[in-house]
Amino acid sequence: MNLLGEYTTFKEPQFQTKALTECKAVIVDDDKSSQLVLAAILQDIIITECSDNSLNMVEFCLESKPDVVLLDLNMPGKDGITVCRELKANKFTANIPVIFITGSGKPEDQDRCWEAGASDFIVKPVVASTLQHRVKNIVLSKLHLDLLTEQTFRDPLTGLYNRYYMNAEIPAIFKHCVREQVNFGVMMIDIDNFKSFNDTYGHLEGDNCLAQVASALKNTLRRPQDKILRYGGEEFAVFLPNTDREGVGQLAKAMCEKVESLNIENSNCGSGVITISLGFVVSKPDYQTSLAGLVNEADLALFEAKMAGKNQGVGHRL
Ligand SMILES: Nc1nc2c(ncn2[C@@H]2O[C@H](COP(=O)(O)OP(=O)(O)OP(=O)(O)O)[C@@H](O)[C@H]2O)c(=O)[nH]1
Repeated sequence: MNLLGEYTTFKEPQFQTKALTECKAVIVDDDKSSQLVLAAILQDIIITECSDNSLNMVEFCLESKPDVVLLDLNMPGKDGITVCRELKANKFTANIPVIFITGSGKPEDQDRCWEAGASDFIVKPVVASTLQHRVKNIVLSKLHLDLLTEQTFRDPLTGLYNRYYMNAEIPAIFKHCVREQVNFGVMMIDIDNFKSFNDTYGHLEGDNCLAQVASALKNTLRRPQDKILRYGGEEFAVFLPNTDREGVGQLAKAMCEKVESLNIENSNCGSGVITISLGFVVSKPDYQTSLAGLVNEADLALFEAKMAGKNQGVGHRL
């Protein structure tokens, strides 16, 4: 029976999910023969990787990036329940589905698995087609969820994160800076005279311009903890943890220069090319400082940059 032919993955132009055959199942079992049996059952539908060491499973999964973990319940070193709890407690491994595979059919063991965060539970002896179908269903659901999550948090035109991402992720990064008593920089960026660009060259060229500016801004950022997102229409927001005023100021200058050097013609404005205005604020925040307040302050600085003639950055300190 061709199990692959029965299912197709949902294809979406911007964020295409992987095919099932490109997905990976990690099999964690101290018994080598069990590993081999499970891997043989799954070999036609998914990539398999085996491990008999349950001790560092979070690190292993961060490295190996599986789409499902098949976990033995009783293992020396660290039992499956503990491993599953640890995977679910880590933000970067929490969404990997875990299927327990065990010789124990006891209801209390099954309850422990569900409580630890299991997606499914299979009792040995394993029925090959049941294992294949369960793995397939669970991995396809994960792929769809990954796709929806990606679409929820990303702007499809520019590929940048969006406001939902900002609301979901930035407060935690900000709180971390408050706790660590380090600087936090916020930038608000707006493309200059974009209405006239759209009016002159059309909306499609406008979209193309937005994507190029977004890419130039993103490429100016060097550190993975720096976050840029599309705040709205032709506005972008940048969040810079642990960056002092000098650093934020340098980035602001580099961003203005980089966008201007794209040399995107905008004949209806003084500069003749697309430019940006930028407002930023740098603060060593405490528990009284609000993230919304910083965004507001950066927005005020942006307004000043526009009033001062555009194509420049204006900084505030709080
Ligand atoms: N092509 C395109 N245009 C957009 C998009 N989102 C917003 N805009 C346009 O961006 C323009 C913003 O215009 P304004 O807010 O008047 O600002 P501006 O012309 O850039 O003027 P200043 O900010 O003063 O420099 C509007 O014409 C919007 O329609 C988009 O996704 N694609």
